Amino acid sequence: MEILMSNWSNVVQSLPEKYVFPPEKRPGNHVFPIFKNIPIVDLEGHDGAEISQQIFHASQEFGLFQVINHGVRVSLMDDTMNVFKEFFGMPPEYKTSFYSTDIISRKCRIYSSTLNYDKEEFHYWRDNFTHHCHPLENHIELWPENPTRYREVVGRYSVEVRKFLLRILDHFCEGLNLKHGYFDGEVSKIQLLSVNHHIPCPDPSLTLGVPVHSDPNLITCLQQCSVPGLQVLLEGQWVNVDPMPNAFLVFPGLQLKVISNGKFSSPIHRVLTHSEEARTTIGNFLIPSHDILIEPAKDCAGNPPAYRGFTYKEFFSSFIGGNCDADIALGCFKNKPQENEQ
Ligand SMILES: O=C(O)CCC(=O)C(=O)O
Ligand SMILES: [Fe+2]
Repeated sequence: MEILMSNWSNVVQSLPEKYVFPPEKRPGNHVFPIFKNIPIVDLEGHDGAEISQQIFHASQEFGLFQVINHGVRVSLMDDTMNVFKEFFGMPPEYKTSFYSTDIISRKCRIYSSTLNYDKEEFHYWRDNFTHHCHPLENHIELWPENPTRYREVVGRYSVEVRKFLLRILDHFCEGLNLKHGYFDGEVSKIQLLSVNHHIPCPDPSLTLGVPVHSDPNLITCLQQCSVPGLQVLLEGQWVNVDPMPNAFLVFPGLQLKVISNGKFSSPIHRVLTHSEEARTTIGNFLIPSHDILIEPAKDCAGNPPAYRGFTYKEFFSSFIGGNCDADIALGCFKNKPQENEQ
C-alpha cells in the first residue's frame, strides 16, 4: 500500500487493519467535553505587564492559551494554510520525492504516521510535512518549489511567526523575572515547521491522528484549520480544543517547563480524526540548539532547581527512548528532593 495517505483517494471506505488501535488506546465513541475556558490573550488589548501576567497564569494553570491580535496578518495565515492544502493535493510522485524518515540528512521531508512506520504495531492517521525555517537563507533552497508561491508565502509566514513567538517569550521573561531577550539566541535558534494532514477517516472511534505526547521543544504555536480534532488531557480527562478562527494556540514546551523550574506545565495532547473532512494544521516549534545547556533559570521564589542541566540532544534521546512520555523523559533529569536541600 502507498505509505503517504495524502496519495490515497480521499474516500476510504473502511479503516485498513494497520490503523485499528488496540481497544485500550482507541478514543471510542465517547462524546468528549469541550475545553471552554482556554485563556485568550489579546496582544493589543492590555498593557504589557497585564499580558505577561495572563500568559504566566495560563501557563501555570492549563499549559496553553490562545492568542489573538498576535501581529501575524490573517491574510498571510490564510495564504499559508492554502499553500499547505495545495501541497498535500499535489501529484503523488511529487510528494513522494520528499519522503524520508531520516531526520539527520533530510531537513525537508514528508512521512506518514511516525518516524517508526516500518516497525510500529499500528499506524496513526496522518501525513506530516516538516522543515527548518531559521535562518531563512540557510533552508529555503530545500523547500518545495511547488506550489509556486510556497517559498515566498511560507518564508514570510515563518519570519512573522518567529517574531510573534519571541514576543511571547519576552512576556515569559517578565513573569519569571528574567531579563528581556533571555530566550533569544541559542535557546530558540532552531525553528521547525510541522504540518499535519489527515484525510477523512472512515471510523474515528478506532484510531488517532497524532500520538499522545507533550511537545519536547521550547515553545509551540499552532495554527488550526476549521476542522476540530485536538484534545488535551485536563485533570485526567480528554477535552476538545476547538479551533478559534485567526488565533494561534500556544503551548509551553518541556524545555520551558524546565527553565521555569517546573512552574509551567506542558500539556499532554493528541489528535482525533474526522469522518467527513480533511484536516490540516500548522505547528511552529522553537527548539534549542542541540549542544547548549538547558537548566532551570535562577528561581525568583528561591526554590532549589528541580532539574539538573542537560543538553537538548540528551533530552531528545531520552524523550524518543521513553516513547515521547514527558514524565519518563524529564524523570532522567529530575533532582532528588534531598539534593535540593543543600
Ligand atoms: O495537529 C494538531 O492539532 C496538533 C499537532 C501537535 O500536537 C504537534 O505537532 O506537536
Ligand atoms: Fe504537539
